[in-house]
Amino acid sequence: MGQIHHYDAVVLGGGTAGELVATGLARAGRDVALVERRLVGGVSPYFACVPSKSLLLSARRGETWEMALARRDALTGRRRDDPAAARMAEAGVTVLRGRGHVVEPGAIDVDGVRHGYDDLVVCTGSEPVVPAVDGLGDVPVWTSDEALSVPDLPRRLVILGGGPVGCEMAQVYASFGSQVTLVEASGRLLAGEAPFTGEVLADALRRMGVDLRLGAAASNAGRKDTGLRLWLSDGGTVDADRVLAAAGRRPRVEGLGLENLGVAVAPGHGLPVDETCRVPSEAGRVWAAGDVTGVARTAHAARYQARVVLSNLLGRRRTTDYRAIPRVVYTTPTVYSVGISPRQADELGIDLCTAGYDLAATARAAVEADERGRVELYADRSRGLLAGAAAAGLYAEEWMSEITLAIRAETPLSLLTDVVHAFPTYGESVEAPLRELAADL
Ligand SMILES: Cc1cc2nc3c(=O)[nH]c(=O)nc-3n(C[C@H](O)[C@H](O)[C@H](O)COP(=O)(O)OP(=O)(O)OC[C@H]3O[C@@H](n4cnc5c(N)ncnc54)[C@H](O)[C@@H]3O)c2cc1C
Ligand SMILES: NC(=O)c1ccc[n+]([C@@H]2O[C@H](COP(=O)([O-])OP(=O)(O)OC[C@H]3O[C@@H](n4cnc5c(N)ncnc54)[C@H](O)[C@@H]3O)[C@@H](O)[C@H]2O)c1
Repeated sequence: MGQIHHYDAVVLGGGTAGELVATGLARAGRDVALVERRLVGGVSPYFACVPSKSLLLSARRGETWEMALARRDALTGRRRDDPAAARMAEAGVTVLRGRGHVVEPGAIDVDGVRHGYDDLVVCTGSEPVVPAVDGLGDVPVWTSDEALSVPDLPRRLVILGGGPVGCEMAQVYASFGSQVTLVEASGRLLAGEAPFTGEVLADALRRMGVDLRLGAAASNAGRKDTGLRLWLSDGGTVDADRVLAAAGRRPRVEGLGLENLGVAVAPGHGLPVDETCRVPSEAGRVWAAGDVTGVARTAHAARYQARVVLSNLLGRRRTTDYRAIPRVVYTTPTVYSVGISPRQADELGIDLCTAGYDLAATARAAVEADERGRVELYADRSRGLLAGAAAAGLYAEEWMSEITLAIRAETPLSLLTDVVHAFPTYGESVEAPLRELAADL
C-alpha cells in the first residue's frame, strides 16, 4: 500500500470539532486533511442540535407537523453536506471521504488508501447507546437520528431515557399529537441536575399528556398484533408503535486503530486528554476534541476543545477550563445548568450554600402570563464564590449567560450584587439569591 500524501495534520471526523480544527489549520497555511465517513458537519446540523431545536420551536409556535417538517428539512439542508464540503474546500482543507483507521504512528488508512501526517486530531464524536433490553431487536426502534430525520409521526411513542434527548423528544412528539410514554430508570428526569429542574420539566410534560414512568427500566420488549409491548421493572407495561432509545451516548473510540498508537481507552470512557487536549501517547502527536473525549458532550464544548487544540497546534499554548460549560435542555420551559450541580458537590464533598427564587415573583412572569420555574445559585462556602447554578424557565438559555460568566470569571459576590438588571426581565430573578449568598458568606 503506497502512501499518497503526507499532511501536516489529519483530522479524523468532520463534525463540529473536526471542522473547526481543520479550517483553522488550513487558514493558517497548514496542509490539512479532514477524514469523514458520513456527512461533513457531523451530527449537529443534520441529526441533533439543529433539527431538534427547529422542531421544538415549531411546537412552541403551534405549527402543523407538515410545516414543522418543512422547516426542519430546510434548516438541515435535507441532510446534504455539499455546502459544508464546499466551505472546507474554500478554506483549503482536503476532504477525504471514507472510514479512517490509524495503521501506525504517522499513517492513516482511508478506505484502502494510506496517508501520512505529523499531527493527528481525533474528533470522531459519539454514538447512541441502545439499552440491553430483551426483545428490543424484534421491535421498531429509533435513535435520535431517525426521530430527527424521518417524516413519520408515530401514533404511540415510548421513549427510553429521561435525559436531554428523551425530554426534548417527548415534548416534540407530544406537541404534534403522538401519545408519548417516557420511561426513566432513575426516579426523576434529568437525574444528574438539580432536582427542581426535573420536577418543573415533569410537570410541563405531564400537562401536555406525556405519561411519565419514573423509577422504572424497560426489562423486555415484544411484538403485539398492533404494535409492540414493553415490560417494565416496576411490573408495568407500555403499548406503543415505536420505541425511541434515548438512553445516552458513548464516545466513538472503537475501530479507529488507537491501539496502533498505544492509546488505551477504559471501557465506557472517552479518549483521555490532558489540559491542552493532547492524548497521552508515546507514538507521536495525537489530540482530541468533542464528544469522543467524553468531557462535556455538547456542541459548544466541542467547539471550545477544538479551539484549544487549534491554538496549541499553532504554537500558542492554551489549556481548558470546564468549570462553566452550560448544559441546556431546550424544552419549554428551558432547563439551564452550569458549573457544579448539587449532586456533584455531594460526590466531591463540597459544601454548597444555596439560594433560590421562584420566577413567579418577577414582573416578567406576570407580563408573559407564565409563572413556571425557578433559579437556584450554588456558592462554594469555602471559596466564597459562585460555583454552579440551575434554572428552569422561559428563555433561561439567554438570561443565564451572566451567571456563567460570573462562575468562569470568579466574580466576587459583592460585585455581582451591584449589577442592575433591566425591568421587567427574568434576569432580575438572580438579584435576590445573589444578595442572600453575599450576606451568608
Ligand atoms: C438529539 C441531540 C440533540 C442535541 N442537541 C444539542 C444542542 O441543542 N446543543 C448542544 O450544544 N449540543 C447538542 N447535542 C450534542 C451535540 O450534537 C454534540 O455534542 C456535538 O455534535 C459533538 O460534535 P463532535 O464534533 O464531537 O462529533 P460529531 O458531530 O458526531 O462528528 C463526528 C464525526 O466523525 C465521523 N467519524 C467517526 N468515526 C470516523 C472514522 N473512523 N472515519 C471517518 N469519520 C468518522 C462521523 O461520521 C461524524 O461525522 C445534541 C445531541 C443529540 C444526539
Ligand atoms: N440541548 C443539549 O445540549 C443536548 C440535547 C440532547 C442531547 N445532548 C447530549 O447528548 C448526550 C446524550 O443524551 P441522552 O439524553 O441520550 O443521555 P443521558 O445519558 O443524559 O440520559 C439517559 C437517561 O436514560 C436513562 N436510561 C438508561 N437506560 C435506560 C433504560 N433501559 N430504561 C429507562 N431509562 C434508561 C438513564 O437513567 C438516563 O437518565 C448528552 O450527554 C447530552 O450532552 C445535549
